[in-house]
Formats: sequence, structure tokens, C-alpha cells
Amino acid sequence: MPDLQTIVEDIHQALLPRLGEGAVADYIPQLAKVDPKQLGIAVATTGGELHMAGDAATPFSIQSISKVFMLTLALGKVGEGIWKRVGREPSGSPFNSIVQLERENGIPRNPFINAGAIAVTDTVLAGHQPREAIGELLRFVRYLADDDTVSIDDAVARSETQTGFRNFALANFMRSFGNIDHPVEHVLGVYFHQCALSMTCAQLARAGLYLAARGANPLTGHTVVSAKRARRINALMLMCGHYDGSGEFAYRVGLPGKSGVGGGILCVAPGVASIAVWSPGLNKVGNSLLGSEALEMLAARTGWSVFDM
Ligand SMILES: NC(=O)CC[C@H](N)C(=O)O
Repeated sequence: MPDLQTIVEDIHQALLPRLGEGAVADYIPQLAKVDPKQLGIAVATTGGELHMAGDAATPFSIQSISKVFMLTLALGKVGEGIWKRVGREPSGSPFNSIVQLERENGIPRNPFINAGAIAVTDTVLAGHQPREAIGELLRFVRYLADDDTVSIDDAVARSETQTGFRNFALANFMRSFGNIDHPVEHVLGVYFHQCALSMTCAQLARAGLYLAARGANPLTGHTVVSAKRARRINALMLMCGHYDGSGEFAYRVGLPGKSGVGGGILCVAPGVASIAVWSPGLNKVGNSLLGSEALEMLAARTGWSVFDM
């Protein structure tokens, strides 16, 4: 196998002619302004190497990838009790779907669709003002990435607050079933800010290392979660991380991953590496089109797969 740096550069080079494919998320006005012709790849290995290509040092809106970090925080606070409020099954529905919620009594299918993530955020809000919960998450992500420059893009958070009608509907609907404890405006205030976390591929790849290294960041030595919990979060990412595109992603890439409508994907090769890719153009189910292609190529070139150990 050629060295990793060559592989990531080759993949970036191969995809360059296709930059701009897919559709940028435009239901959040601030995201619609992002130049679609960008592609970043960063691979952080458990051995401490970092390989980057393309726009890997450009910050972007991580959006739903933040659901992985918020879930990690919530599990630390309430442990397995979280599963009383949210399931662990793939939804087979779009990320912002409301239909299952009624049939399933306000309990979202999993923590990675919007409804599930909003319930998780509500858990983290317990005993805090929204500003404190946002601060706690920001500190946590900075700690994971070992980088204090990670920030929240207030313009993105504001843009989503003004247009997040569907998320308000989801939160109110869950509240009617007793599955949201705090005022909906508070919960969504935190949720929109977590989605507006702005990170580069390099920062994101480093932040995800704990999931590739049995719960501890091998660069800093910081223990984040137990090995068992890291495995379980990876299992959820594999089954639910790409909404109704999760099966396709598992088939093509074969690694746990979590996407966001900003065009980012965090992907985990357990024991080996944490990978972040970013390209704003999305496919029909809202996952980065070229980001998924890049990961498929990376998995093929390296042989990394959770189905072949
Ligand atoms: N899939 C996503 O990244 C969705 C996150 C976005 N903030 C929303 O709630 O719609």
C-alpha cells in the first residue's frame, strides 16, 4: 500500500474535476452561501500522524456531526438512562422527519436524526442555562480536538433559529409526549449552536480520535469514554449516522460515519484512524456527495473496513 499522504492526495486529485457536484443545503440560508467547489480530507491516525489534502484547513459548519459529541456528553451525564428517551434503531426516514414520532409516542428512533438529537440536547440542558450548556459542549469539543480555536459560527446559529420551523415542530411534538423537559426555545437555542460549531477537517479528525482508539485520545492521553462506550457509539454511527442513506454508506464505505448538512463526514476506522472529509454538495438524502466518494476511495485503497478484521 502506498503511504497515506499519497493516497489522500490522489483521492483529492481524482475528485477535483467533479467539484461542485451535488446541492448545497439551502434551507439554512447561511449554508447556501458556501462555495460548493471545495473538498477537504484529513486522516488522523491512532499512531499520531495527520495527513491532509485540499481544503482540510478551512473551517466549515459541522451541523449534525455535533450529534456525536453531544451524545458522548449526554452519556457521560446520564449514562444508559438516555435510552429511555431515544431509541437505537435506524430510522429509514429523512433526518428531519416527523411521521415516526407520532406512531412511536414521541420517542425518536435514534440520537442522530434531528428529533433524537434534540432529546439528547434536552438531557444535557438539565440544571443549566442554555448559554452554559453551549459553553460546556464547546469546551468539550475543544478538549477532544486539543485545540482552543474551535468556535461557534453565530451567523449560522442565527440563520437556523430564524428558519428552523421543522425543528421547532419536532421539539414541540416531543414535548407534547413529555419527552422534552425544558422550554423548546432553550433546547433549540442549544441545538442550533451545537450544529453551528465550525471546524476544519484536521480539527474534526483529531476530535474523533477517541472513537478510533478505544475511548482515549492517543495524542493527548485523555480518556474520554470507556472502550465499550466508544464501540457502542461507533455501532450507532454505522447504523444511523447517514439517516436513510446509512445502509448505502455502510455498503460502500464499510466504516462508522456521521454526516452533516454542511457537507462534512466524520468517519472512524477502529484501531487505525479518524477521518474527516468535507465537500458542501449533498446527495438526495442530505449527505456529502463527494465526501462519501472520497471515503469510498479511501476505504478501497487502504482496505479499512469493520467487516474485514
Ligand atoms: N442533517 C443535518 O446536518 C441537520 C442539522 C441541521 N442543523 C438541522 O437541524 O436541520
